[in-house]
Amino acid sequence: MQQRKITFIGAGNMAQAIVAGLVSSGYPASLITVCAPSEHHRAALAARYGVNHHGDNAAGAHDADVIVLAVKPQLMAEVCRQLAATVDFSGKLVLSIAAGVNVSRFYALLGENLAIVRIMPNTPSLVGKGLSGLFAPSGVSESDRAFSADLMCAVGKICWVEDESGINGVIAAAGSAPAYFFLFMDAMQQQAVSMGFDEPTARMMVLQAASGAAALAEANPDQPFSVLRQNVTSKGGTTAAALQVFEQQQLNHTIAEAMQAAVARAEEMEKSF
Ligand SMILES: NC(=O)C1=CN([C@@H]2O[C@H](COP(=O)(O)OP(=O)(O)OC[C@H]3O[C@@H](n4cnc5c(N)ncnc54)[C@H](OP(=O)(O)O)[C@@H]3O)[C@@H](O)[C@H]2O)C=CC1
Ligand SMILES: O=C(O)[C@@H]1CCC=N1
Repeated sequence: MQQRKITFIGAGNMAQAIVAGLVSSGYPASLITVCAPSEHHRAALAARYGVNHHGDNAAGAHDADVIVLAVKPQLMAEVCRQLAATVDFSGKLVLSIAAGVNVSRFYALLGENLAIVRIMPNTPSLVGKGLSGLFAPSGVSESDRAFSADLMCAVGKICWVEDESGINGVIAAAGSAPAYFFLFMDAMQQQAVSMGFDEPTARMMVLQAASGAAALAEANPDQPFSVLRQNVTSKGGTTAAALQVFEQQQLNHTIAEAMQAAVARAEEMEKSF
């Protein structure tokens, strides 16, 4: 991939996940800078991955080719205004990973000619298993699109969305989704402990079942999830008894409502931030 100087504004969970994935995929750490107010956070990240760090966003972004905006959505406007006061964005590519801040907002904050790509990643990027959705408005160059795609391919898989609203669908299906699985796994672990297992054994069982199920699905790309589920379900057996409870409790309906709530919240944030 092209090697450009990248500055992350924000050094939290998601920035760390991308930095870690990038560095372990061989991207030169010397080309990466992270900026955040807390010296403790950014210095820890710098020490761990060998990247540069800065407490002053504008100084850190000044000579970057690519600026990754990785602060919380509610801080984005203030951070952008401060950057715009001193940093010349012409010739720079801006990547925003924030939920609920749309491209038109960035044009208003940083200028209409901005080269910007919105990216919706998720935290498994930390271990190279991320999923990122990307949206580029018309006018973004092929070279900038390719760089954005290569960057996120270094930490997982990607998909492009044609319309910006597709980013909110990516949030519901992938960005927020690791939390849904952790919720499920946590509940299963708690129940296994209630059934008499110690916590490490309960965690191992649940984790191995989850990662094993994911690996099985990956190894059988032509088999729908529903068929893989049927393969576990003996007629009149234990799995059928468990699945019947999920069905009675309308788990599918709950999942649909939860994903719709994630989209609705993203849309609400677009109006607020
Ligand atoms: N977490 C996730 O799973 C995902 C998050 N996102 C998006 O990523 C973005 C960041 O989320 P996440 O990493 O979870 O958040 P965190 O709270 O973990 O990190 C936020 C970072 O922003 C830094 N920060 C705060 N104020 C400033 C400032 N004025 N200038 C520079 N940096 C600042 C914080 O600094 P300090 O370290 O000093 O506190 C911290 O490092 C959000 O917009 C979110 O929507 C997108 C997809 C998935
Ligand atoms: O919860 C959030 O708003 C962010 C976006 C997707 C995952 N975390």
